[in-house]
Amino acid sequence: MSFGIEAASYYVPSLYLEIKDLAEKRGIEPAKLEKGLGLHKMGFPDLHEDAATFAAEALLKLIRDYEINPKDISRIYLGTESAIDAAKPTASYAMQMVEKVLEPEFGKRCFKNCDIVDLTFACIGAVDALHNSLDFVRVNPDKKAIVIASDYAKYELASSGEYTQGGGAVSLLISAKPDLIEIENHWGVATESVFDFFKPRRHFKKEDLTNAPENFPDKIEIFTDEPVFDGQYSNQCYQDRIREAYEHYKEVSGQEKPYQNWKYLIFHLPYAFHGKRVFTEIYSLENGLSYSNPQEQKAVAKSEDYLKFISDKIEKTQRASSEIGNMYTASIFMALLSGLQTSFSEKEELAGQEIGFLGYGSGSKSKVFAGKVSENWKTVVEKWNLFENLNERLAIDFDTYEKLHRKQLEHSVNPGYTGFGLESVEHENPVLLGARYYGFKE
Ligand SMILES: CC(C)(COP(=O)([O-])OP(=O)([O-])OC[C@H]1O[C@@H](n2cnc3c(N)ncnc32)[C@H](O)[C@@H]1OP(=O)([O-])[O-])[C@@H](O)C(=O)NCCC(=O)NCCSC(=O)C[C@@](C)(O)CC(=O)[O-]
Repeated sequence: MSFGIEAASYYVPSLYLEIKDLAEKRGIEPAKLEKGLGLHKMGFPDLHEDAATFAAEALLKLIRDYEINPKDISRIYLGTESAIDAAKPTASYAMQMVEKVLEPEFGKRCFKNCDIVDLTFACIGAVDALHNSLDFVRVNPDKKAIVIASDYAKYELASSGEYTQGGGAVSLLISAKPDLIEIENHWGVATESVFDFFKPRRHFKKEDLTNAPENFPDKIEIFTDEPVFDGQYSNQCYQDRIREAYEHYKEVSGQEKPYQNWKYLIFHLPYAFHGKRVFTEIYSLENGLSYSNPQEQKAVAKSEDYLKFISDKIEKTQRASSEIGNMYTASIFMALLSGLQTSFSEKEELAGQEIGFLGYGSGSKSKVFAGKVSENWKTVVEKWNLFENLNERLAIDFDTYEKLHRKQLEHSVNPGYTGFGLESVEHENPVLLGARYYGFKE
């Protein structure tokens, strides 16, 4: 019996900012961002969008495109690090939004007997949800699970993370009928507790805040959606963890040079070119190349063999990231969609090919695993139209971007939007203070 991904869908924020506009305003050479890091557009949420609406959109699209009966879904596990509440899972908001839309067809509370939960481990939380859900269907082959990866990658204005911002969601149907990709049960894992990127509770005093309301407490401790991070150190942690997890994968799978058998290498992409920049180390180790100082490392990165390797096994998986930016938990799955969509559009046959995954989450953990593209993969991919849909987004100017970022806008940039949207947040009723209410526009 085989297990894996039966179907997949996605949602990207409805707005975007051209990276060259950001570069110009921040005094950064556009070529550094475009040619150095591979960034072209930054996906950005409108006022009514958040990790819950992204998740709801990706869930509804999955159900509709692949004609899934929601009552057949035993669990929805959502990986996110942009939870909208510290206790009530974002999955519960997404589930309720979708239930309401499906009510005419499936009756009230179609997910009544569905097990839902959020999993958080920075960018790797949705890989954990996938791993866990695969174990679940292996034990219960007649059941199906849905994994959703949903995030809004937001950094402080003018920080070195700002140009990597992005967001969106990917949803995956996990079952014993893996029409898209069969996932093998070998998992390389590496974990170390580090402070490369994290979102601690932070203390604020009333005087720290502009426009604090009269009744605001003198001191408050809150989570903010902007991380504390050390960019270059986080790169190093990423490189170290994927090397360790890859070594572990070799042990558990009994393979000598697994990457050589992989058609695509699917990385967690905090920005488009990250995977190809960090894989030089594993590549050097596998091929007996010297890699001990920056000159040697540059030489490997620029070598003809490595450039061909990137062009064959990585480049197509980066394309969506260049148009969206970091999607945190969803980035690795969007890299998969990008590679498969491009192969599909170029009429390349992938059935039977092996694909390797290298996940990373700050804080830190890596998981390395692999899968085989199924005979039916094209029947799944034909629903995506990924790059056409990216072209449907609305461009915003820098001024609007900054206002959205600072939460200074009163109304959505696109008041005529369709789909899910946040409609209000309770601020009067003391027993519901902060409750978020969402709606759906056809
Ligand atoms: C990612 C960094 C560190 C990048 O940091 P940076 O300082 O912006 O860029 P850099 O100096 O590392 O690299 C710039 C590249 O552009 C090139 N360059 C320069 N100028 C030009 C030019 N004119 N024309 C062409 N190329 C140019 C330059 O040569 C270099 O390329 P290289 O040669 O080294 O490959 C920064 O954006 C950052 O701090 N981001 C936030 C943290 C982050 O994304 N870390 C990534 C690893 S950790 C991770 O992935 C987890 C995460 C973040 O997703 C969170 C989670 O797990 O939840």
